Amino acid sequence: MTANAIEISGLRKTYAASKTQEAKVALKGIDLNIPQGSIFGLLGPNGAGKSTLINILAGLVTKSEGSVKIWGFDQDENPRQSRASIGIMPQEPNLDPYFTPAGSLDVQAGLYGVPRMQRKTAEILELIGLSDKANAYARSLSGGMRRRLLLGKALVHSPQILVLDEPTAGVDITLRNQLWENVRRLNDEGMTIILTTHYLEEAEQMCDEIAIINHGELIVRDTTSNLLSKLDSKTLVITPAEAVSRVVLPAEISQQTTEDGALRLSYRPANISDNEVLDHLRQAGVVIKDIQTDIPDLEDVFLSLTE
Ligand SMILES: Nc1ncnc2c1ncn2[C@@H]1O[C@H](COP(=O)(O)OP(=O)(O)OP(=O)(O)O)[C@@H](O)[C@H]1O
Repeated sequence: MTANAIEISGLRKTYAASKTQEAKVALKGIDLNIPQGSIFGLLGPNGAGKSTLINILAGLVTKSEGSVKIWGFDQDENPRQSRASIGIMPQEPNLDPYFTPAGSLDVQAGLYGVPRMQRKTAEILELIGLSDKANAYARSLSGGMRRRLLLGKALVHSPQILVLDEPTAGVDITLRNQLWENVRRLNDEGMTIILTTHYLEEAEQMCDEIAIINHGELIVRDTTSNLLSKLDSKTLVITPAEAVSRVVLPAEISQQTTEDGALRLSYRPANISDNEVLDHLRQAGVVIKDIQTDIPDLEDVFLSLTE
């Protein structure tokens, strides 16, 4: 059995009421284990509770109930070791504009008590492609460079677990690819990666396993491939040889005509086979010129579970 990088049980968080806001239950009892060595996606609609969960892991938000173990260390019993095991790349750049990249990494390493001899400033600058900017002020860095520096800061204490909170929001395609290359490299070297993203295509490509949170509850947790196969729905896109309007088909096949005259036929493969669908179509007198299959992606799974 694989050991777990993170073990969360019965995790609840209620934000206290303020003058302007009622108390808010952000996490309603989450049980979640994240295996060592995985690239794990934490997904959910806006306000689902992802940031709250990540901030609890980071030690930035205090949980209300439950237990959190990071690399085997209970957050309450061994706060230092649990904090040392995890590095967080936050959503918002929190860089001091008066520090250079090398300086920022050094200060961060100091905060984590990494002895000077063991600091890997040059190695990290190389990894994040900022060696030539080592001594430039952070305020002179581009948005993309600042993001990379945030990744670097998360790595100074050589954590076993790296958490990336929306790492590619508003980031161009080149930088995104570079970031994913870095993440894959770190994962190949054994680092466990946890990420939140709004780009479901990205999660589908990157993550071995995925958990979806909605309204503070864990609604599903599975391997990406199992999640994709669970959605029992398929769509055939048929281009007819001659234009057709509505075709008479059994009720279990839903149909839609697209602007360019193609027929989109959706059905549950468990109820009816592809061949049967095509037979019905031929019986209705449709001559088929071209067929394409539209297989569900993570976005479909996500929408079916959260809407
Ligand atoms: N400091 C806070 N005080 C009060 N309520 C908060 C606080 N932080 C978050 N919340 C509320 O808790 C709920 C969960 O928020 P959270 O930021 O964890 O969601 P999220 O899944 O990260 O959303 P997003 O994808 O938009 O970042 C929301 O209803 C939010 O308004």
